[in-house]
Amino acid sequence: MMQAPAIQLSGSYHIDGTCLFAPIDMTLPAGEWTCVLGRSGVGKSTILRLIAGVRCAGDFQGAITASDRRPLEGRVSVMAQSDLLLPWLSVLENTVLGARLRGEVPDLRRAANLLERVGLARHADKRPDSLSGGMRQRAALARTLMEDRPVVLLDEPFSALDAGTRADMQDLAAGLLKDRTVLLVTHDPAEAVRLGHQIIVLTADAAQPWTPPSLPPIRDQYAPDTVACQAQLLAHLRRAR
Ligand SMILES: Nc1ncnc2c1ncn2[C@@H]1O[C@H](COP(=O)(O)OP(=O)(O)OP(=O)(O)O)[C@@H](O)[C@H]1O
Repeated sequence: MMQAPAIQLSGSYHIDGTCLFAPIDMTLPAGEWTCVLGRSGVGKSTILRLIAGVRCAGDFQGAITASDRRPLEGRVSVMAQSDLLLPWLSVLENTVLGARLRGEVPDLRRAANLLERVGLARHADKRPDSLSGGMRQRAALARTLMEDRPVVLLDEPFSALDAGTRADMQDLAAGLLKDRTVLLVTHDPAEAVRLGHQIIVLTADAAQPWTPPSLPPIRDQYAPDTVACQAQLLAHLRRAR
């Protein structure tokens, strides 16, 4: 993998003449997980789309830069809540979809190795609709890893999973995405406190850092300072507009 850069975003965003967020500043530290929370509609997915370089409906005034001053194009991959697996392709074919779409010869051995790492080796030939939600998300994670980008943007990828599967997926993703610059959009304070090296609460006029517990992630969900941080963060989110 290429060295993961830090990413700096500063600017404001208007949609149909209305301000979605006033000038904000946020930095995603290199090789670390940043978890972003905030009210529904505040612009979390918009920020993710801006960093991904995807076209947005509104108008962004500002700059998004990488610490190595090189363009972000080709260095970012995205994983969303909906797994976006193509139903007519097998799990293996979905894993190598990016290469196929670019007209490259896919590295099937690497894909098989990644499916092994996400626990889907025995399911490589199955279609997505024969898998559970957790298995589908693991397939989507394998596809994300196949792209091997140093910057990974995760938009609520675990939110539709049952609690046990979600914790398993968090562990798996944290291990497999280690040393990448990760932005995780989540509604779940427990998830943010478990996984975030950095936590940011987004409101209409600020991207406010929220201090996580001092021990590094992945944190023990039931350690007293983790529990206290979750409770304080939830209370803060209920006040934040
Ligand atoms: N294509 C679009 N056309 C018009 N408005 C849009 C479009 N996409 C998003 N918006 C608006 O932009 C605002 C921010 O949306 P965004 O998806 O970034 O919020 P969010 O914080 O991720 O919300 P949620 O937590 O519900 O996913 C919302 O008010 C939404 O209605």
